[in-house]
Amino acid sequence: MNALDAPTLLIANAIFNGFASFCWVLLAGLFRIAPRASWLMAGAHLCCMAAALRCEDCAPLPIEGFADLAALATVALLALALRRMLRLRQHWLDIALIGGAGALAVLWPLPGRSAPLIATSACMSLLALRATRDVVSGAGPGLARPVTVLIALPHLLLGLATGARAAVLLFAPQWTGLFQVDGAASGLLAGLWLALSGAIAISLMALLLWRLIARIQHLSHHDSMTGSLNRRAFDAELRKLQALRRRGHEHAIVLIDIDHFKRINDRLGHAAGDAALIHAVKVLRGCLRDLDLLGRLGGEEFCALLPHTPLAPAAQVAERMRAALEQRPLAWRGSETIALTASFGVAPAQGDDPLGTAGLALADRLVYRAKAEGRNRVCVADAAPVPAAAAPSFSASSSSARPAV
Ligand SMILES: Nc1nc2c(ncn2[C@@H]2O[C@H](COP(=O)(O)OP(=O)(O)OP(=O)(O)O)[C@@H](O)[C@H]2O)c(=O)[nH]1
Repeated sequence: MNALDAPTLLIANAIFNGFASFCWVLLAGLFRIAPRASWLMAGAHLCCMAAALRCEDCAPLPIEGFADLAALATVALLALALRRMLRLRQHWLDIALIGGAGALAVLWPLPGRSAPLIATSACMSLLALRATRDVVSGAGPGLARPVTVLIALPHLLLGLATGARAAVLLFAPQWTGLFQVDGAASGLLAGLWLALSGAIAISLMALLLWRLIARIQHLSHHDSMTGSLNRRAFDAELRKLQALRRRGHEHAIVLIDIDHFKRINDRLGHAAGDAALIHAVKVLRGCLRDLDLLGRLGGEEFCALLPHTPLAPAAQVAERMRAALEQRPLAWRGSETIALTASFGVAPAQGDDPLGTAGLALADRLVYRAKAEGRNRVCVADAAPVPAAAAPSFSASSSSARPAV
């Protein structure tokens, strides 16, 4: 048996796809990683394995055109899995219609020996090209360009190869030796099929890996309940802004503490408290620019970092947040309304404060003052920077706080 003859390549393809299917089953069933997409991928590789076992030496064919049907199912399942992995909202209807049309051509054969083959090849080409378009248009800015190319390229090649196969069968049937020899696959087709299934398997694994890494990174930087930055990520961002300050970039710190939050927990339960925190973050986030950062410092205390923002505009942003929170109570379980207000402390970035702790301490004192003055208000520091050493006590601070705006 020649190592590069069609039956050998088809057996290699079947073994590879069987193994790939097993790996996706493990991911879906055991590790619950992207389960729906993984099940679809397991199915796609299984169909690919069935298509590869078409060679008469390997297994008897259950129905005429079984291999083409299995190959078509492979590409349709791949396209569906890809949409799931890319989290595209597009429906599966177009894939079902194209796949169904191809399957019909096999099960209810068109006249002519090669007509079903042409139809299934054309449908596979269409599905693979749509998958390529899905990758290019649906990847979005979140997907790194090399990853996009890595995923799109094998699908594009599959679309072109199956399209070329349909065209050759249609316009130059005398060339069918390129794809078929005496009704069995040629070495070229078998080799191409093996290379493409390998490339597609690698590209989808790469996509899954990339998504996992992105998810882990997100989880390590964000508070899992509210989606705002967690304390560690917030501190890192604050340090970065403090470093930029030395190069002349101003930023402001707005510390936010929800008022009487304990009462919500006590009156309506912890779940209501959690919902109130999620709602508050949504409202606060809506008042900020894309480049502003919102972090959860702990419990019901949040902090907004406003890059390139002097104190006066920062005070206006804080007032906007305060008013938005007051005006948008949370509807809770139909009958209840949870009114939310917060106290705000607005401080400029401090000099000689690489960690940003002096700025935070000043904002914290301003929040205490807002609480002491009756809550649901904004207290703003004096524009004059406060020396870090002067920070600890509110009364000793050189920054006078005042209700703002
Ligand atoms: N539901 C819920 N409650 C939390 C969470 N984190 C902290 N809390 C509660 O938040 C409450 C904070 O209470 P306090 O520090 O007394 O503050 P407060 O009731 O908002 O009062 P003031 O800040 O003085 O207006 C505590 O009861 C905490 O248990 C959380 O993630 N979910």
